[in-house]
Amino acid sequence: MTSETGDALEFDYVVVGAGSAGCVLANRLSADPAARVCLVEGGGQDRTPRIHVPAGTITLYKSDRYAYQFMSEPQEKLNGRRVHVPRGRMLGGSSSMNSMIYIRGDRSDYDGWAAMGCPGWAFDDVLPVFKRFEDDRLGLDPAFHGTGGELAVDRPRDPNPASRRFVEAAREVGMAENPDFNGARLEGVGLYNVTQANARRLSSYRAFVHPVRGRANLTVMTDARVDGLDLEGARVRGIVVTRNGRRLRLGSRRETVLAAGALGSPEILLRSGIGDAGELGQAGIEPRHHLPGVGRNLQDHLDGLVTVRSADASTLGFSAGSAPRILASPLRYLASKAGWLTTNYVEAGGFARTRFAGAVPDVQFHFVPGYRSHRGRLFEWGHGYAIHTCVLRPESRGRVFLKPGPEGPSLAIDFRFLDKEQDGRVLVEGMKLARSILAASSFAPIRGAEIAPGPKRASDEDLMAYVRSDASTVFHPSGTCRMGSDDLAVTGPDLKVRGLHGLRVADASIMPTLVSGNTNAPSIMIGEKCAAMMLADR
Ligand SMILES: Cc1cc2nc3c(=O)[nH]c(=O)nc-3n(C[C@H](O)[C@H](O)[C@H](O)COP(=O)(O)OP(=O)(O)OC[C@H]3O[C@@H](n4cnc5c(N)ncnc54)[C@H](O)[C@@H]3O)c2cc1C
Repeated sequence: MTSETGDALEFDYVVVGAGSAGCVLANRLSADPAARVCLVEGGGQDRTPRIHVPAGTITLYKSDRYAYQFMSEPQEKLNGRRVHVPRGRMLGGSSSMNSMIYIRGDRSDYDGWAAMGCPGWAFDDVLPVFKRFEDDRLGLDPAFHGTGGELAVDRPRDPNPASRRFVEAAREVGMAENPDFNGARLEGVGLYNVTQANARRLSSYRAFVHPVRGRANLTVMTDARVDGLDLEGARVRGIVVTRNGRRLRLGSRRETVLAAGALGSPEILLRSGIGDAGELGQAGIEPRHHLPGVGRNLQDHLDGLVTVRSADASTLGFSAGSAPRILASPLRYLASKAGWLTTNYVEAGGFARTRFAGAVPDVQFHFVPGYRSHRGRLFEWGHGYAIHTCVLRPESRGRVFLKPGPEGPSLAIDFRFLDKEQDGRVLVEGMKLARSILAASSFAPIRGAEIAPGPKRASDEDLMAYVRSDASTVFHPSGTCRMGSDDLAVTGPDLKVRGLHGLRVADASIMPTLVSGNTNAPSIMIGEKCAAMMLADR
C-alpha cells in the first residue's frame, strides 16, 4: 500500500469493487503515473487453484470464503421460494467465480439502451470498446473482434464429446450452428468461447490489474468493506471502509466510482442515504439525497433445467467407470492442458427464438455435459447431461432495498420473478425447445431417463408448475442503478450519479435492460467506457 498517513489516505480516484468492471477501470485510470488510484475490494486474494483451474469453478459457487451467499426474498410466484444469489467476493469479483463464457449480447440490446435515453451506448458505439480489451485467440472476423487487448478469448480446450452431441442434436431439430455468437448474429448453437488463457481462467483481475500491480501510483486494498460514501453536501469526498476491524476514510480528490456490482453498488448508495427518502427513513437511514430509482429495475435471467441421466460414463461425473479419467486428470492438465480439469462445465449452448420471439432470440441454452442435480446438490453420483434454458429479456422488474433488522438494516433482494406472466410462458416454450434437442437422435447412444422435470410433466401447465417449484437464475442480476435521462434514472449516460458531484457507478447495475446473454463482457465494457469518459473529463 502507498500513502498511508494515519487513518486518512488520499487518492485522485477511488474505485470500489475489484470485479469485472472495477479492474479495467483501475488499469486505465492508473495508466497515467501522475494519477493516484485506489482499488478497494471487500474480499481477499485470488490465490487458490480453485479459481484458476477452470473445473474448480464449481467449488466456489457455495463457498463462504470466495462468494457472498445471498438469498432472495421469498418469491411469491415461485411458490414462496428463496433463490440463491452467489456473487464473487475476492480479487476479480464474480469474474473469478463465473463460468467464463464470453458473450456480448445482441446488437439490439445496446441500440435499445441508446433509444431509452442513453446516447453513446448504441452497438456501434460500444463495439470498439469491446474490441479494445479483447485478445481474440481464434482468428475471428476482425470487424467484430479485437486482438492485443488484455482479455484473452479462446475455445474450451478439451470439450466433452456430449457438448458436440448437443450441437448436432440442435442442428437436427432445425437450429443453425453459429461459429461465433459475438459476430454478425447471435442466433444459433455452438461451443461457447471462454475467457481463458492457456487453459487457465482469465478473471478481470488477472487480465487488467495483476500485470500492472507494480505501478507505484496504484494501491489495491483487499478485505476492505466499503460502508458508505463520505459526502459533503452534494460532493462525494471519498469513502468509509472497515478493514481489520478499523474504520478508515479514503479520500478521492477527483472522483469515486462504485463498481461493486448490481447488489453492492445500490447497497452502498442506500447505506449512504442516497435513494428513496421515504424508504430510507423507514429503514432507519438518514436520507441525504433523494434518488428514488436506486435499487429499482432489478432484472435477472430466470432459468429452467432439463436434466437427463445416462448409463454412459463418458460425460463428466463420478462413477467406477470414470475413476481412471478422474485420477489421471491432474496429470493430463499439467502435461497437456487437456482433460476434465479444463472444463467450464457449460461448454456449449446457444440462442433460439420461441414462438413468442420477434427477430431476436428470446431464450438462451447452457448445455452441461454432466448430471446436473435436480435437488440443488453440487455433485451427484453418476452420469448425465442437462440443458439450462433462460429467458433473455424478462419483463418482470424487482428491486433491492434495505430491510430494518435487530442488527441494523440488511440488503434485501426481491426479483419479483414471473411478476409478468409472459416470462413464464417464454421459459416454458424454451424448455420445450430444449427437450426437443435432447430427444434428437444424436443423443440416442447416451440417452437415459429424464430426471427433471421428468416424463410425467408433459403439458404447458405441468412445465409452468415445475418452473414455479424449481426455476432459479443464471446469476446475472443487473439494472439496479439504471442509467438514463429520466427522473428514475440513477446515473446519466455519463455514469455520473444524478444530483451529486464526484461520483459515478460503473458495473452491471447501470444496465437499463438486461443484455441478451451472459453479463461479464458487458460489465467489463461498462468499466472500460466509464474510464474513457473519466479520462476525457480530466
Ligand atoms: C456463478 C456465476 C457464474 C457466472 N457465469 C458467467 C459466465 O459464464 N459468463 C458471463 O459473462 N457472466 C457470468 N456470470 C455473471 C458475471 O460474472 C457478472 O455479471 C459480472 O462479473 C458482474 O460484474 P460487476 O463488475 O458488475 O460485479 P462483480 O464482478 O461481482 O464485482 C463486484 C465487486 O465488488 C466487491 N464489493 C461488493 N460490495 C462491496 C463493498 N461494500 N465493499 C467493497 N467491495 C465490495 C465484490 O467483492 C466484488 O469483487 C456469472 C456469475 C456467477 C455468480
